[in-house]
Amino acid sequence: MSIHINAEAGKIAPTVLFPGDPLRAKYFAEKYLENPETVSDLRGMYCLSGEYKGKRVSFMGSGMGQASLSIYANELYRDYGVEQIIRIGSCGSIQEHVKVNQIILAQGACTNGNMNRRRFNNLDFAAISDFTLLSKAYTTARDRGLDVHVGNILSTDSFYDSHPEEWKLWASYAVLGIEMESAELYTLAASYGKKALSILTVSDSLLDSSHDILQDREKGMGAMAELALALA
Ligand SMILES: O=P(O)(O)O[C@H]1O[C@H](CO)[C@@H](O)[C@H]1O
Ligand SMILES: O=c1cc[nH]c(=O)[nH]1
Repeated sequence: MSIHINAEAGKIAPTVLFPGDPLRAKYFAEKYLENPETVSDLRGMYCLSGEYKGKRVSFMGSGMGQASLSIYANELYRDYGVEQIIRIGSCGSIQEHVKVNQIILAQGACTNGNMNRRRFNNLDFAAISDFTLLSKAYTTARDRGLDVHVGNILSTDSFYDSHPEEWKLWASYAVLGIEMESAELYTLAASYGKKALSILTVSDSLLDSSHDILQDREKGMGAMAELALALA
């Protein structure tokens, strides 16, 4: 057990699929895993472990924002010996060519948050994904005929931003979309010598306020989960 995870030692798989929403973790675990077992439920942040095509895999919620993800990712890498964390999240598009329900493989993650400024004494760190996971996700996605984009994203600290037009600055530097966790995940993976990748389904567009609808979200998120499972 760790401070925020009440799984017994050995109960969490080396690969963790990590959505923000703990109920999404539970839903996908029950949908895709054989013999899914709830191994942690502290604060309702479910972690379920089971088997997928003979490999042990866990699904766990990270909560929303870098501060929440950081607590769980630290404990997974450090206390549970997790080797790779694959975030399966949602994001908003900030590019015309990135459409709702398409998938972004986050090659790198910028941030407007303060955690890396503190960590690196105000210097800049380029938070990047693991190349082996990224390239395998890309080839698998292409083989499956999925609409996938690869590039930079922004991990913001504020869903309701006090600078509502600031996304245009990031967009002018080819950033594809906005979510709230990946920069911290990639930085922690680097610090522990482990692997991480964020796979994101586009749920909305900041350009035209388009949004996914429930049935399409189910399908889009399912394709993302199946892509992440292929990396396990
Ligand atoms: O769908 P998830 O994984 O929660 O990701 C996105 O959705 C939440 C905001 O609604 C933030 O956590 C953001 O990163
Ligand atoms: O953080 C997020 C997630 C989904 N959509 C957004 O616009 N922002």
